[in-house]
Amino acid sequence: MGVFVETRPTPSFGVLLVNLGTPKAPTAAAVREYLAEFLWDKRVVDVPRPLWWLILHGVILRFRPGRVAKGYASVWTDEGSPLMAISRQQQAALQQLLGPDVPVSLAMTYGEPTMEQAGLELRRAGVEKMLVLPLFPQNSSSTTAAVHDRLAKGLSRCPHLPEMRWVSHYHDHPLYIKALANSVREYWAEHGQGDRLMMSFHGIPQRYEDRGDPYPGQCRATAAALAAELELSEEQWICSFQSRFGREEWVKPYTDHTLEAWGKQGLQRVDVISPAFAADCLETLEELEEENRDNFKNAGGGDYHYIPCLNTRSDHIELLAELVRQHTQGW
Ligand SMILES: C=CC1=C(C)c2cc3[nH]c(cc4nc(cc5[nH]c(cc1n2)c(C)c5CCC(=O)O)C(CCC(=O)O)=C4C)c(C)c3C=C
Ligand SMILES: [Fe+2]
Ligand SMILES: [Fe+2]
Repeated sequence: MGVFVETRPTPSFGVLLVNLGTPKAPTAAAVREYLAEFLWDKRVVDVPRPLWWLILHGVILRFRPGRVAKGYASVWTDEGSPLMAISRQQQAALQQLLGPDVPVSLAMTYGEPTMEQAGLELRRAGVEKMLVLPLFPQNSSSTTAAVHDRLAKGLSRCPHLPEMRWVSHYHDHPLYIKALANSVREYWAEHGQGDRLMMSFHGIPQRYEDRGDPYPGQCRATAAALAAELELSEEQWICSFQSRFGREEWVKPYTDHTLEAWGKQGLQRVDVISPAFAADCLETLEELEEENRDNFKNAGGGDYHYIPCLNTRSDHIELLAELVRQHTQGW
């Protein structure tokens, strides 16, 4: 009589890393598919339906994908979209650090790998408890809460729901602030220090903050903590917001307007860092490295230096591992 013996020890828990998602290719068709899913999420755009369907499909998805695809093409790598390539590297590095007993999977809120695919991967590895770690240091309804909704939807057909815990934000975690400060100090050691440090965060509509989205407040707290860690005076740094979408007012000050004003004032050199992104992506490599550099220089500004995201820095992966340890105590 055959007896099934499980030889592999069942892991106690697994980690689900989640980032935003990105197009499959730098083409208008792939960008259209990506934006159609992303911008249809009510957590991202709350304009009432069916009006939003008409605007999205009648206007935005006709004209935006072609223009945005050019931006993606200018930053695309041999391993695909920078966001995807770096997220995969982060997953592998965290897996290496946590060891084989803690499986680490990667999901994207929009596109692939889906929550369902990543959940199945963890299930196949024997996971019964899952820590969800969205790679968004600051909590927003448009990112972190969207992960929550999408995960619930992705697991809606799962007959064996895992026990779950969440990292809701880490905007003020000492290791996050230290890693950011280390990256700035190392950059300065190699390239010298600029006159001002701009900490540019992805924005959200002002209306979202007014109704309670904690994101802008957490961005300001991150910026203040980083400035304190670097011992900068008030005149040496600013917290600003980039990547506006649509015509309504977004949280201020705006990154592009600020850089233009500084350019006009003849500022000699600015250093720019973007702490809301765990990985470099379109919004940093194209919008900050290219567009905003031009804004500053064309307005009369001097040198412009972009300091990369934390990406696969060892202190960043250590931070992620520490978040896992802190949130899985007792598991
Ligand atoms: C870091 C946190 C992010 C917040 C908060 C956020 C809010 C937010 N974004 C849009 C619209 C767009 N964002 C786009 C790209 C994009 N956004 C984030 C992160 C946050 N967004 C990332 C990491 C990326 C880059 C993705 C990549 O593939 O590299 C885009 C797509 C590009 C474009 O068409 O310009 C849009 C659109 C809104 C409306 C919003 C808050 C309500
Ligand atoms: Fe965005
Ligand atoms: Fe952008």
